[in-house]
Amino acid sequence: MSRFINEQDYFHGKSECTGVLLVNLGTPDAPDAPSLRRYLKEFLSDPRVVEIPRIIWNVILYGIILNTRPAKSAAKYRSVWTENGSPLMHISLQQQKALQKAMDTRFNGPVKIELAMRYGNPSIASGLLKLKEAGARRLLILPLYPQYCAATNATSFDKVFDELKRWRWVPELRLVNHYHDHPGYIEALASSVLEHWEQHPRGQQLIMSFHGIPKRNLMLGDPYHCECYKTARLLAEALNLKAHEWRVTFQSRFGKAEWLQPYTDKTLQALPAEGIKNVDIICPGFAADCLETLEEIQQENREYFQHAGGENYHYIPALNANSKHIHALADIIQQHTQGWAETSAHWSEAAQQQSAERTLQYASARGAKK
Ligand SMILES: C=CC1=C(C)c2cc3[nH]c(cc4nc(cc5[nH]c(cc1n2)c(C)c5CCC(=O)O)C(CCC(=O)O)=C4C)c(C)c3C=C
Ligand SMILES: [Fe+2]
Ligand SMILES: [Fe+2]
Repeated sequence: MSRFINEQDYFHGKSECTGVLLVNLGTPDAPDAPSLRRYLKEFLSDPRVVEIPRIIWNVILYGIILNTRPAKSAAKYRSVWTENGSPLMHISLQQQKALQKAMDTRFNGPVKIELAMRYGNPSIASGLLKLKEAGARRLLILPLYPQYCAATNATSFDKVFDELKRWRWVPELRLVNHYHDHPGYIEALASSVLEHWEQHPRGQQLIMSFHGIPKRNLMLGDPYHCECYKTARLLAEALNLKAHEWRVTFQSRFGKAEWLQPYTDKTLQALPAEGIKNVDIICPGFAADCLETLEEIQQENREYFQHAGGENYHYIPALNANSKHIHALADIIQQHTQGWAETSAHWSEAAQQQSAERTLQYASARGAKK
């Protein structure tokens, strides 16, 4: 039996394309304890996610976590589940569709967009296989995490490499490492805050809450913390905020070790006593709304804040499939596929002009705000 998958006879003149694999974290198949157990087992067994010696971790994982957490997490998932299923999955599919449409109008050559999840379904293996079948000879991997973190981006790349070991004819491969300071991404965030302020009274502070990671990972050289702060600073600049009008916090702490501080929940519990009773909160590190934004930020932390005496608490949704976000992601794809036939030689004149115009707009918007 061949160690390679889906082998096809080679023939000259077969049509080729550029393939783009969007990768997000993954979500359980259903909001019930057995599905959560399966999902958490795969997720929390990843040594990129939990970096403690396996012999110790396996005792904790199999002895405690997988016996207690699935039921508790399932109840949280039920509170955000919709008729379309998991928000993360539904929104990711909308992003894939919108990006495919953007690619079809931008480029003359074929660019195929597929969606994969690092854990659960659709798997990275199935996404790559679809791209292989579509004739992708050039592959761009785009993890939908703006800030690089080994626990998210690197593990997505690991999985892609593992899978490509099973291809006889390995395609050209490029990876998007991060896009935490991409002008289109910052512009999309700023626009979504400004739109929110047009519709709701503005809070005293804009809280920018990012998913946490263990503090130890920062000390070991993970650039995530630094990239979160850069995104936050650029967003604050784009909104012309003064230092006392914004802050960064870190959410979703897991386990007993110290994680990146300040913690979102503790901060929101303390702010009312400091006279800050009206806040807007945004989660710039989440490309799509999910359990961590809809349950933890929109529901749980609102209660903490109001219980501590806070009055107005507004969650500003993730960028999801909004058109500025899709344009920014399309620009990122365009920039990372320079020199590849489908996106360069055949790059339509209109697309080139639009991209140049957007670059000028970002520059002049930033100039005007300084
Ligand atoms: C165990 C440690 C964890 C690390 C490190 C971690 C990093 C990390 N996670 C995201 C994004 C998401 N995490 C989500 C859920 C989630 N995260 C952890 C744990 C760690 N995350 C758990 C156990 C869970 C599952 C839910 C629970 O039981 O609490 C999600 C939501 C998925 C969904 O289905 O909606 C996202 C997205 C980032 C960006 C990150 C590091 C930067
Ligand atoms: Fe997480
Ligand atoms: Fe959480």
